[in-house]
Formats: sequence, structure tokens, C-alpha cells
Amino acid sequence: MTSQLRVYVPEHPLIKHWLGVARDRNTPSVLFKSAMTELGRWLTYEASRNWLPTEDIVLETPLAPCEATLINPEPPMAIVPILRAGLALLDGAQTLLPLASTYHLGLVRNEETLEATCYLNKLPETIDSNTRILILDPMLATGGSMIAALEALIERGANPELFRIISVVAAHPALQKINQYNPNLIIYTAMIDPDLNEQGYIVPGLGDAGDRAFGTL
Ligand SMILES: O=P(O)(O)OC[C@H]1O[C@H](OP(=O)(O)OP(=O)(O)O)[C@H](O)[C@@H]1O
Ligand SMILES: O=c1cc[nH]c(=O)[nH]1
Ligand SMILES: [Mg+2]
Repeated sequence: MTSQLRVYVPEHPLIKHWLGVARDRNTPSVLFKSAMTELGRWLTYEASRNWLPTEDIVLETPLAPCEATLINPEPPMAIVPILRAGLALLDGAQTLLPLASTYHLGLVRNEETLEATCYLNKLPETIDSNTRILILDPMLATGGSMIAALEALIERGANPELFRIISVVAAHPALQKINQYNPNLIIYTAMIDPDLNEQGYIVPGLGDAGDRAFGTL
């Protein structure tokens, strides 16, 4: 059996609500940023369900011994926001993963060729292959930026089986390209949109997520 990219679109009213707010062209930048924070929070919540390491222990309540399951703080964990737009998801993700290191990766698409280039790389030179890595980028359009990020992580030793990708709108062309690159990856997104326009923007999408989050339209 050949493997296939797993793309989860959680059915949650809060995710639908904040996606609607983010898509609306009349949403001002400050509210757009709040919507992204909330989407970062709830998509991370969904993605962490079968991903966070736990340990079973026995503790003492005030009354008796009791079995409990706690988060195991030992295995390394990292969040990689893809700047700029991925930064808008970071606050929400960090509230759920306070022990994770944050490695910033700045990528920008050339507006004509749609090729991504890296202008900031705060990844460590080597990454422990046991590191769970949450990659944040709200927009998966052609998929070029995400693949550049995946390559940078994998060449430093990270294990893609421990990655979770968080996006807000994922377009079919990006999903096809990521599936070709590595069909074992797992993506959590608020929505899958069908296509891109001639400028490489997702339609209907939500516009330029970086510009909307940081008020640079
Ligand atoms: O799938 P792709 O075709 O690569 O497009 C998606 C990328 O484009 C946007 O970044 P942009 O280059 O606009 O930078 P910004 O986040 O700083 O606005 C977006 O935030 C993604 O990183
Ligand atoms: O629709 C798109 C595509 C790429 N980047 C964005 O911010 N929006
Ligand atoms: Mg942008």
C-alpha cells in the first residue's frame, strides 16, 4: 500500500468562526491577528492530541495514591514559525507548548517566480532526531515555502515523522507538492481551498496573511 499525506481539517466551531473572521476583507489588522492567534491555538490543540509525549505515574492526592498521566518534559520539542505570517500563529501555539524551543525561519516568495528564499535561519546546526517539531505557516499555496522549511529541518537531522504542520488555508497545488515530497507528513489546517490565481494567491483564501497580520497592506 502506498502512503498518502494526511491532512486533517478539524470540525470545530471555534476554528470555523476564526477562519471566517480571517477571510473577511473587512476585518481590520488587529482582529485578523487575534483570529490567527486563536487558529494557532485550536489547530495546535488538535494536532497535539496524538503527538505530545506522556508518562504514566502514581501520585498522592490529599486522600489516596492515584494513577495519573502527565506530559513527559524530556523529549525535545520545537516550534518553527515561518516568517512573517507564521509568527501570527505562534502566540496561540506557545500557550499549549510552553516547553518548546522556538526556531525562527524567515522565507519570502519572489512575486514573479513564486520561488521561496531564506533571509533568516535560526535553526540549530544539528537537530536531535527525537525532536517533535510543530511548523507554522498559515498559507500553503504552491507549497514551495513549506518544502524549503522541511528541507532545512531534515538536512539538520530532524525526523519528519515527528513533524506536525499547522496551516490555516491549504491549497490543492501545495498539498500535491508536499505529498510528492514526503507522503508521510501530517497537516492540520482550518480549510482546503481549491486553487491559486495567476499571482499565486489562494482563492478564495484570505489574501496576503503576512501583510494583513502586520498591517503592511
Ligand atoms: O506555498 P507558497 O507558494 O510558498 O506560499 C506560501 C508562503 O507565502 C507567504 O509568505 P510571503 O512570501 O508572502 O512572506 P510573508 O509571510 O512575509 O508575507 C506565506 O506566509 C507562506 O509562507
Ligand atoms: O494566498 C496567499 C498565498 C501566499 N501567501 C499568502 O499570504 N497568501
Ligand atoms: Mg506575504
